[in-house]
Amino acid sequence: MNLKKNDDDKYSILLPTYNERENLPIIVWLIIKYMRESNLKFEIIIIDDGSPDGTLDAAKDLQKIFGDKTIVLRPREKKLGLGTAYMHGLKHATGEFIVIMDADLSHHPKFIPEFIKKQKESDYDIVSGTRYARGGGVYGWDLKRKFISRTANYIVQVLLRPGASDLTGSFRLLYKRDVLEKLITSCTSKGYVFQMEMIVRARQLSLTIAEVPISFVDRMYGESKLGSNEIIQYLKGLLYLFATT
Ligand SMILES: Nc1nc2c(ncn2[C@@H]2O[C@H](COP(=O)(O)OP(=O)(O)O[C@H]3O[C@H](CO)[C@@H](O)[C@H](O)[C@@H]3O)[C@@H](O)[C@H]2O)c(=O)[nH]1
Ligand SMILES: [Mg+2]
Repeated sequence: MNLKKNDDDKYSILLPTYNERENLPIIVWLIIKYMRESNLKFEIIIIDDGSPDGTLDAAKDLQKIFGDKTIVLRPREKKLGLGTAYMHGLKHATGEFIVIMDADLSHHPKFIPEFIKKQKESDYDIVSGTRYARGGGVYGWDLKRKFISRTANYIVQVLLRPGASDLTGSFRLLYKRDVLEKLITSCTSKGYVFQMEMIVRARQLSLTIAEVPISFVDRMYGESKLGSNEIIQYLKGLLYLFATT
């Protein structure tokens, strides 16, 4: 996909990592391939939270190969949660647009140029990847995980009507920078529920949201960090969201 007409904009791609040593070089390589093929200006900001598996060393090697303009490292000393990792990355982002994605290859970088094309169609504030619209899908999750994701999504759809079909994370969002800054100040979640809160708050702020169908493929290397503690935080976050909406 060639997007030459729009190549004045710069895209900051935020990659939060915790124990993603095997995945990081592959995802970074793929992002660079798809962004370069589409003639897009970009930087990749890696926010590693003191991963014990040496993810930061892998990130440093990538920075040596691709340079510190393309690979920006903003590590933190310990695991402080996915939501605050995005906020931390945003503080250092220099692009006009921000892309948020998982680093474990569940989100394929080939969709980024599609998001960008969609954004340009009608100058949308946000473009969200969706697994739950025609053309999207989830691959590799067991029934339990699919059920949890679908149910959480359904409950929020019915109660809050946020105007997007995929809320339970797995988002890949493209935000205008100023919009994201405004949005983030109205979000309080620290963990995984952060992504859902952002869409709900975006609706309250009357921001425009477009969707692009994506396929989510479960990771091959490493483990999900969505453990029982994160799920409890998620549920608490949901209750808070209902109470404050
Ligand atoms: N820096 C940092 N990164 C983190 C942390 N926790 C998770 N990550 C990173 O965040 C990304 C997503 O984490 P996963 O552990 O792979 O999440 P998942 O189980 O696949 O969950 C998926 O579905 C959730 C909701 O259903 C989504 O919220 C999530 O983004 C993801 O798409 C990965 O790149 C992971 O390394 C953290 O505390 N700190
Ligand atoms: Mg994952």
